Amino acid sequence: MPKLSVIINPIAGTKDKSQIPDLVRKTLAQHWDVEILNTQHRGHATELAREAAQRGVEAVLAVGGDGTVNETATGLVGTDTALAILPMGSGNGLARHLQIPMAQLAAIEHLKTAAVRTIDSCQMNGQAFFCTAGMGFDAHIAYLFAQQHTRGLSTYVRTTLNEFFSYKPQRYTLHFDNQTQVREAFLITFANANQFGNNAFIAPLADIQDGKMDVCVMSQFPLYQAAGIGLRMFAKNIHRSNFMETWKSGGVVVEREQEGSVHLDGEPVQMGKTLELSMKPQSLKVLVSPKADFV
Ligand SMILES: Nc1ncnc2c1ncn2[C@@H]1O[C@H](COP(=O)(O)OP(=O)(O)OP(=O)(O)O)[C@@H](O)[C@H]1O
Repeated sequence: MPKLSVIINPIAGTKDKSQIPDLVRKTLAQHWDVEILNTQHRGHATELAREAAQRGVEAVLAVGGDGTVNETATGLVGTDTALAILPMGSGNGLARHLQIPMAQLAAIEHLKTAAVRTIDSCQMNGQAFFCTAGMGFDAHIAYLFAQQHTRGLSTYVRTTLNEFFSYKPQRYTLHFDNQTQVREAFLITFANANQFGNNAFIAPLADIQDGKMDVCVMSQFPLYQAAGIGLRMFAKNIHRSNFMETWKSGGVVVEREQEGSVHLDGEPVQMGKTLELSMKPQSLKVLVSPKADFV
């Protein structure tokens, strides 16, 4: 029987996880030889996933949000061990892109019949991301969100609304594919997957298997346009907005005026003024439904 390492981040999301080990073992008893591992600290999921891959474990199930998925996948890039996801975060962007069920039991049950596919991964200054990374307003929010005592969607929405009014766009110089673009941007997103999470599609045309990232530059917009921009993201047509420009590229160098926050899969990280974005095409195996029709 193939082996499945389950890596649980006990602090991710807002839902109770105490029943998960029993539920996974019981549901998958006929299909997977299950071991349960709990993270003890930030970055631990990468160590646990890397060790599991070295032991030849067939798949690792990340239980948590996009941060846990990022850390787990970082340990699996370039190995034969596949990433599976039990989404327990507030956004679950990569899981949604990969059409993994959001309901707990359904996400576990689908591992009975899941198929292995291979997706791209990306890096910013050598640190891996799999869904989206970026700078500007969303990175600023990710930084502030990490300082909050409460998590979940309502905290995220409250933080976003509070900050919108005072945020000042920065000037960025982007070098890619023999061109240079200079923009005053509200945010810049580098999208491997098509969404931030919560079905907010920042890059509706992103293809996670094409060896390219979508470079999405959103300019500052007046307040009365905010609802329209939000609706466009949920309607998958933000790329047609006058406030958005999108390119596809295999690698970008960004120069910005100030060092500070960026985000990698929603996790805030502090970086310098120069940011190098690169791709590792077809570098991560994932377990998804055989019927999944993501691109
Ligand atoms: N045992 C632990 N104690 C404290 N922090 C941990 C532990 N294990 C992992 N972490 C950290 O928890 C952070 C949050 O994880 P994750 O992103 O999965 O959950 P979330 O923030 O609730 O979900 P979302 O990203 O969807 O909002 C990650 O940065 C990870 O490094």
